[in-house]
Amino acid sequence: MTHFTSIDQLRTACRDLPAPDDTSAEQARDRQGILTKPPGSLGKLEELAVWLASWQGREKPKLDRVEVFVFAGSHGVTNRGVSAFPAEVTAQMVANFEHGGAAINQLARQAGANLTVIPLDIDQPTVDFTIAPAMDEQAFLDAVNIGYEAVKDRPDLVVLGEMGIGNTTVAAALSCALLGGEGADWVGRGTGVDDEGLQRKASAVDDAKTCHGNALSDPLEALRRVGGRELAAMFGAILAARHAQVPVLLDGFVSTAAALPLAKLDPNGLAHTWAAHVSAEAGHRRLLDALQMKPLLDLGMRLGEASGACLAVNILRGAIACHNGMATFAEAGVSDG
Ligand SMILES: O=C(O)c1ccc[n+]([C@@H]2O[C@H](COP(=O)([O-])O)[C@@H](O)[C@H]2O)c1
Ligand SMILES: Cc1cc2nc[nH]c2cc1C
Repeated sequence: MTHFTSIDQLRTACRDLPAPDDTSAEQARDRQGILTKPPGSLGKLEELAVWLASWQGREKPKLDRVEVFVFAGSHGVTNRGVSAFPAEVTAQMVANFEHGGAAINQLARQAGANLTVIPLDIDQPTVDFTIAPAMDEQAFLDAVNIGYEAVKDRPDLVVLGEMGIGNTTVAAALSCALLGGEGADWVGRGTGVDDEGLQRKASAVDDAKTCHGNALSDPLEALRRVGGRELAAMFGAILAARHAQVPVLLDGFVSTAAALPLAKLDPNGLAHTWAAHVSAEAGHRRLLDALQMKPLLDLGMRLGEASGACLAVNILRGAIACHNGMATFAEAGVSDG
C-alpha cells in the first residue's frame, strides 16, 4: 500500500486527469438516435448509456463486473455525542456485513455486484478534529492508498459506500470547510440524533473550522484534518477509478463529501462519477447542488453502506439493456419519421 508516499505526490496525481473517450461517447449517442424509439424518449437512461460508454471506451457498455466497496472507519469526534448510536456499532456492523446480514449484502446481491468490505483501523479512532487534525500525514496516505489499491483490473463500474458512526458530522465538517457556511447549514440528524445532538454536531463543525482555520482552504489538507479514514479511502478509490477510466456511483452524503476534494482540485474531477441518490441527510441536497450533480433516486434513504448506490446499479442495467439490445429503425423495419 505505498502508491502515494507524500501528499505532494498525491496532489500531482489529482492534476491532468484523463478525459472521457469522446469517440465512444459519439458512437453511443449516434446509436441512441437510431434505436426504435422517439429521440430522447428514454430520458436519463440515454444519458447514462452514453456516460458509461464514454468512460468504458466502448460504444456498447457492459456491467459484467460491478465492484462495491464499503470502507469503514472510526471517529474521535464521536466523544462529543454527535451520533444516536455508540461508536462500537461500526465494528459490530462490519461483522454483520461479513455475515451477510446488512442491507448492503442484500442489495449488492440483488444488483449482481461483488461486495468488498474494507475496515480501516476501526479499533483506532481518528483524533477528534475539533482539537487537532484527524489524521497525521501517514495515516491519511495509508487510507488513501488502501482505497486507491482497491480498484484493480479495470472493473466495469465502481460503487462506493461507507460505515462509520459519527461520519455525517465528518461529512458536514468537510463540506463546510470547502464550501463555506456554518455548521448548522451542513449538519442533519444522521442516524437519528435529537435536537441537542443536532446542536452538538453544528458546534463540532464550527469548532473544527476555528481550530484549523486557513489550513482548510486546501482540499487535501481539509480531507486529512476534518475527514476520516473511510472518506480518505473513498477519495483514493475515486481517484484510482478516474485514472483507470472507470465510472463510479456515489452513495449518500458521506461518499459525496469524500468526492468533494477532487471537484475542488479540478472542476471536471468528478465527471466519471454519478450521484446515485439524494439521501435524507439535510446536507446532501445542498452538497449535490453545489456540485451541480443530479441524483438518480430520491427515496428518503439515509443508511449509507452504498445502499442507495447499489439500487441505482439496476437503473444502469436498464439503460444498457436498452442501449445494447434494442433494434435500430432499419433493423426492425420501423419508419423513423
Ligand atoms: O451517507 C448518508 O447520506 C448517511 C446519512 C445518514 C447516516 N449514514 C450512516 O450512518 C452513520 C453515520 O451517522 P451518524 O449519525 O453516526 O453520523 C454511518 O455509518 C453512515 O453510513 C449515512
Ligand atoms: C445499525 C446501523 C447500521 C448502519 N449502516 C450504516 N450506518 C449505520 C448505522 C447504524 C446505527
